[in-house]
Amino acid sequence: MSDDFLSGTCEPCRGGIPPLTKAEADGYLQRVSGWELVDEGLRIERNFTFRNFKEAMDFVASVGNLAEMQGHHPDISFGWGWAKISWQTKKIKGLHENDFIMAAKTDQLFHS
Ligand SMILES: C[C@H](O)[C@H](O)[C@H]1CNC2=NC(N)=NC(=O)C2=N1
Repeated sequence: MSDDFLSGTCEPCRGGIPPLTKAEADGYLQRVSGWELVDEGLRIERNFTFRNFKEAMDFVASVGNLAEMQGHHPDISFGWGWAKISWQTKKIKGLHENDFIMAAKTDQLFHS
């Protein structure tokens, strides 16, 4: 379940630690449904669909506001009826628990 990620806070990651291994990331992935590992396990992505352009744009804005509040920022692409959110911790060029916390919080925004 993503509940434990949801209650987590996104602690600043200033680098100097190794990213999650592929095996660790696979384990964390079980706790956020709909997300997939891409870039050889260096990032996670999820595609979201909407009824129109504005709903996609509003979702992107809400994820952007969350990112500013948490100090952790996704790569985002979107268009009419869709948005793709991609999380990675750039400081360590890979995945950190923070990315999974943000994935869980992204899902919560989608469902709200
Ligand atoms: C100290 C502060 O947490 C860092 O500068 C943050 C800001 N937002 C960030 N966002 C992402 N996606 N990766 C980072 O490594 C990152 N670093």
